[in-house]
Amino acid sequence: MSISLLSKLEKITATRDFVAIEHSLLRAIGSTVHVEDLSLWTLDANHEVTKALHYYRQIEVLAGSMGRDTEQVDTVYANIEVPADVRSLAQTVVLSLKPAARKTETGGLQMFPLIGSHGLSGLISMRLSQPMGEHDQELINGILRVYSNYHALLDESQRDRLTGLYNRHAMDLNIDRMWSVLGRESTQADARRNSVVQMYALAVIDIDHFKKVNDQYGHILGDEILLLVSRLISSCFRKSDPVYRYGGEEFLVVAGAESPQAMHTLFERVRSKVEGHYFPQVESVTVSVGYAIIDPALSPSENIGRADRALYCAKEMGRNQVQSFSDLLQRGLIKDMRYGSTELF
Ligand SMILES: Nc1nc2c(ncn2[C@@H]2O[C@H](COP(=O)(O)OP(=O)(O)OP(=O)(O)O)[C@@H](O)[C@H]2O)c(=O)[nH]1
Repeated sequence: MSISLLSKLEKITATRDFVAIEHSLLRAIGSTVHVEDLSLWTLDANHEVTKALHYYRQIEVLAGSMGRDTEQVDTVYANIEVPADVRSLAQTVVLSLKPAARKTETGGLQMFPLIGSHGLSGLISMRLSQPMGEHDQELINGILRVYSNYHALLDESQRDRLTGLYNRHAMDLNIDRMWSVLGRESTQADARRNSVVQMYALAVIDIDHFKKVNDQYGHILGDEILLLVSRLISSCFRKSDPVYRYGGEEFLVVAGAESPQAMHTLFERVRSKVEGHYFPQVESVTVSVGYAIIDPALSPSENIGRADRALYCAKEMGRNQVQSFSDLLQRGLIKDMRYGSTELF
């Protein structure tokens, strides 16, 4: 294996951030084969494109010097345009889970499946002026295998063993990038679903009186209840709105909605879904939800603090309810600590 390939693989495995390893993957492939156009399409469980990364490479020729190689990766989260030939070849790759190629007017389109820890997670497409040789194909397959294995390891380290949800460590790693995306996306059309996501909220969801469940029925049943509640919560959100296990019996989610009313309805659905579920032995379990519409100008921890205060109020007001930070503020039940006031709850 050449030193340069080793160094590309080293870059892929040197990072702990999923988007950063996708960037390294594109850079590794882009500099291995001469491509005119290289993209990574992230797919959800329904094979809809949820994110696109486009790689560009240019040789800048500066007067009186050697050419300078520049690389760039652009990430697109909304209004993603997928060319018709890419869409059509994708159908073949999604079905066969094998690389496929097609001739185009300008040369060829080559596509590889990207296998993540839970099966197909995306596609790599590239336009070439001439068909790709076997050697290059093998090289790319090798890089993709290293990527898949590393992705699986990374995913495992960021998941909670009991519930399979992302853990707090994953949230700490992802939250800064999530913030920069929220700042950009908060008023953009969410073209994928033909809906307009106007706002995002951060919610903290906590099981009520969970200590009693453990004390009365034991930790093993407690664990089972935790698992069931985590599944019920996850089932209320889209795949793109991951739920994190934030603490022992506490979950955190960042979700988008069209209006404050739609947001409240979303969290109310979580509460009522748990309330309406029949749990073994315990029979009934409830959750309290505190949420705050995200203000990207505030830090992630300030926003989490707001949702936490709303949760605290939900618990104080009798549990099994949903409270929103802004609503509580309006009703004068809490005061905004940023202006030096004290909270009532
Ligand atoms: N079985 C089980 N219990 C857990 C786990 N993590 C945390 N817990 C328990 O969750 C309980 C949380 O108790 P508290 O923080 O007092 O809250 P609570 O009893 O749910 O009461 P409220 O939140 O005020 O409604 C503790 O008894 C923890 O031991 C876990 O992984 N498995």
